[in-house]
Amino acid sequence: MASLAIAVVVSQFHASYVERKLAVRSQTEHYVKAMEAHVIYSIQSVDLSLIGFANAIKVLPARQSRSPDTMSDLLSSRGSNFNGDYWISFIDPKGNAVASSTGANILGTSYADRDYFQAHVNNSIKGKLFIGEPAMGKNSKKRLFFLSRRVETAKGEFLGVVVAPINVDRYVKVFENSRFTSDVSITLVHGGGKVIARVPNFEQAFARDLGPTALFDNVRNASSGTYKTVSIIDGLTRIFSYRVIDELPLIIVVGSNDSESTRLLQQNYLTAGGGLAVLLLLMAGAGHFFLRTYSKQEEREHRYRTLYNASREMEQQLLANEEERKKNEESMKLATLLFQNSGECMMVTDAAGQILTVNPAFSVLSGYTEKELVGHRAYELASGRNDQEFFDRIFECVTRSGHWKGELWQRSKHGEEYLVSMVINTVYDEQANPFRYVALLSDITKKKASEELIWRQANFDALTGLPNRRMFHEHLRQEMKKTDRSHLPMALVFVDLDYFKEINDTLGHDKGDLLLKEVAARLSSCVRSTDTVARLGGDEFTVILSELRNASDVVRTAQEILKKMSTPFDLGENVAQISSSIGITLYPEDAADAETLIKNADQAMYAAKQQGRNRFNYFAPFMQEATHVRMNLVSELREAVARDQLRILYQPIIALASGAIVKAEALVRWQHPVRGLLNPAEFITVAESSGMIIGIGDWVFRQAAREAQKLQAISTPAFQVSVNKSAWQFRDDGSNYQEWLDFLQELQLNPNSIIIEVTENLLLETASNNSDRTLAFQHAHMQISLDDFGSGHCSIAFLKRFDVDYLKIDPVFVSNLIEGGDGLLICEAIIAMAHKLGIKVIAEGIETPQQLAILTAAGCDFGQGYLLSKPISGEELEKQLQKQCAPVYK
Ligand SMILES: Nc1nc2c(ncn2[C@@H]2O[C@H](COP(=O)(O)OP(=O)(O)OP(=O)(O)O)[C@@H](O)[C@H]2O)c(=O)[nH]1
Repeated sequence: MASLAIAVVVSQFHASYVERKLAVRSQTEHYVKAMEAHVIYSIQSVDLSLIGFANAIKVLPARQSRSPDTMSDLLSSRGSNFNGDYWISFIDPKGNAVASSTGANILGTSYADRDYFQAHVNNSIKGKLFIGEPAMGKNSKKRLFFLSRRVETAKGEFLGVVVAPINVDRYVKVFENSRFTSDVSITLVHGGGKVIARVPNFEQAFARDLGPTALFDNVRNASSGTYKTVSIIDGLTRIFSYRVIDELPLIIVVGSNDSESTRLLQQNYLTAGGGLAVLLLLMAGAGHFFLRTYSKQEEREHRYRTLYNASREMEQQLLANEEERKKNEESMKLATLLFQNSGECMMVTDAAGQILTVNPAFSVLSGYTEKELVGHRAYELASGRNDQEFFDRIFECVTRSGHWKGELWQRSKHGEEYLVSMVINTVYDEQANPFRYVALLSDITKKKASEELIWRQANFDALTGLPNRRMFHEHLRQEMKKTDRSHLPMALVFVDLDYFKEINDTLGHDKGDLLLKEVAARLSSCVRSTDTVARLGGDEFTVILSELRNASDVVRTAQEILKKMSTPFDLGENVAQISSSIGITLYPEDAADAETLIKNADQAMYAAKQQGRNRFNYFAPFMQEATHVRMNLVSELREAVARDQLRILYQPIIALASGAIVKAEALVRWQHPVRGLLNPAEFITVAESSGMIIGIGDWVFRQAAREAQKLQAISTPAFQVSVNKSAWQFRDDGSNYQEWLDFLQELQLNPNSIIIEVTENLLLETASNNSDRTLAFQHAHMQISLDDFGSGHCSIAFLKRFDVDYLKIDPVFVSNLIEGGDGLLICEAIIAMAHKLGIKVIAEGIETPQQLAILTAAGCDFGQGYLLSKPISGEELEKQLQKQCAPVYK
């Protein structure tokens, strides 16, 4: 090992003075590069802010852009992003200060004399970044230098200048911390000659003009280099390395005391030439700039050996690289081809972020030719949507890992903003310093827009723009968590419009849509902005009232919703009147989980409907029981239909004059396996609310029609069977009605064989809603009988309008039939009126011979009741008709 060390040392002792000088130069050059990277990065960060503000001011309306208040708000809005190292001011076209991000009152201070202002007034730098000479701040009294950009309208009209005065102290601190020996000097010089920052002796150096010194003699010849001179600041002789920062009027100069470096070299701690370079490389790689002293012989030997090996390795690598270079030539050609022809956008920058080349795909995307982009900083393409912190993070990530992947907004030459997905990779030089950055970009503006659209469609209701069911569930869970934390209760409110279907039916679906939109707006206006209004579907809405401080707020909101929903809706040519039913449940009082909470609110709403609509109802546990019973009944009824447990009984209707059975009313019964034969009253409501009424009604109709066919065959073709129609069947669109007519035709039955029985109330409701289309259509083919006549408020006009064929006197009047009593008067009046209108009368509920006699005497046409016959099966009725020749009551 010792002999190896000696060999290296001997060989190094041959190094000449020139080589030692080279070593010092190499050391200072490394410094210069490191400082340059720092300066460039800090300037880019500030420039990003300037670009952002210039863009923001540009789009302000003309009058506003000159207002100090607006400018002050705008500038101070991002003030928190600056850490005091710099601030931003806006100067008007005459050179007077308007406002500053620090909030300091600088209004009116003239900066017309500053070099940066002059440069932007004349537009001599075509809107690029201008760095002004260092000077004392007029207001701040700090040592500053200035980054600035021209602000102009889209048409190029000069609006003023945004300037970022940078406190020079920040560079002084960084330079000071970076010195590895006290005699090293680091200086940042403005291109005009003045010193911006220097260590040591900053105070004497600030703004000193180095124009007439050796530095500028060298700068005029080359943008980087090394020279030896006596410093005019501190009188020391140093070897200086300098570098003019690309595209910026800034020069970094690092001076190293020649005698100190020579001393170090002569102590054999360092080797000259390649050896020193390798050592520096190793140290720089480890993040050290210190030249350390190795006191122990073994440690020194070990170090030499490492150096020797590293040098050998490097040499071998260079040789290998040469071969490799040739081999790679082909693939380089291929890479160039790919770069030029790839559909993917590519950009290559140098280590300072200055664009070196872009491929044609990138030119297409950005609108800039390669020529226009080369020399510019990549970040200048940013649209201003991403803030400075975002770019700081990119820089940090790339510096740390050499890699960054993400999305950012850029602005094209034509001013359009586009979103790119970008991957940045670093290419390192042999010394492991960043050499190039390669960015791959693809335009994802459309993809993002369609992703956003898909997200909106998945989470929001297209008609009203409110959160949909899915989003509502999400909100509900979040609000429940909030309640758990704050212990302030939350209310879930279900709102369902009453008879909304009729709006669709009468005014059309479009008007229905319009009304739903208006409902959404009205609901939102009833609640705080922190509450959630959602549309679950159809005419069903929910409101989440969160963090309630006062229980009465819920009642107040519910009342307001009821009021707003029952206020007429202006739908263009129509005005619609509607109401709503509301169910309310509280968390955590009523339930511990979202599903139960939703169920509760739904039950409370259902109860409000049951109680007559246009009201609100709080959830109460008994509702759960009622719902449970109802749900059971629904599933039993479903089973009953499937298992054929429904029956039809027929109650004969007698012609009072002849005593003959001429008609029969079809009455549905449920042969319940446990509870026996059930009347419609026990299951029709459930059939209606579950929608089963449509299927059951259809089944009853078909059975009745078949029976009518048989009965007509036995008696006469004039025999009629009547069927009851529920209001719900009318609220259906009537589409199955045509199927009924077809069915009658199939059976070769005249439509007149069937009488449709409707209640007086149904007729009134239908009339008031102008939806008599279905009824009229049906009536055009079948006869209509008005059930329970006298119990409602039907007028003669309605009877005429609907062309009713039969009136059925309400059994209440029949049961009150006593000679000379009111019941008789009413029955006589009904019969007389009906006959005048050409309507036949059927008396229902005849239970005594007396009633029968009075009605017959009063001229009533037909009778029905237990006295005449209870409801009987189809077969029994058929038998009775076969015996028809004999009247049943005589
Ligand atoms: N115009 C319009 N109608 C819709 C929309 N979605 C559902 N509907 C209709 O809204 C109606 C909702 O009716 P329901 O709530 O069942 O009944 P309702 O008439 O409001 O009666 P109640 O709720 O019992 O008072 C149905 O007729 C649906 O066809 C929509 O987006 N636009």
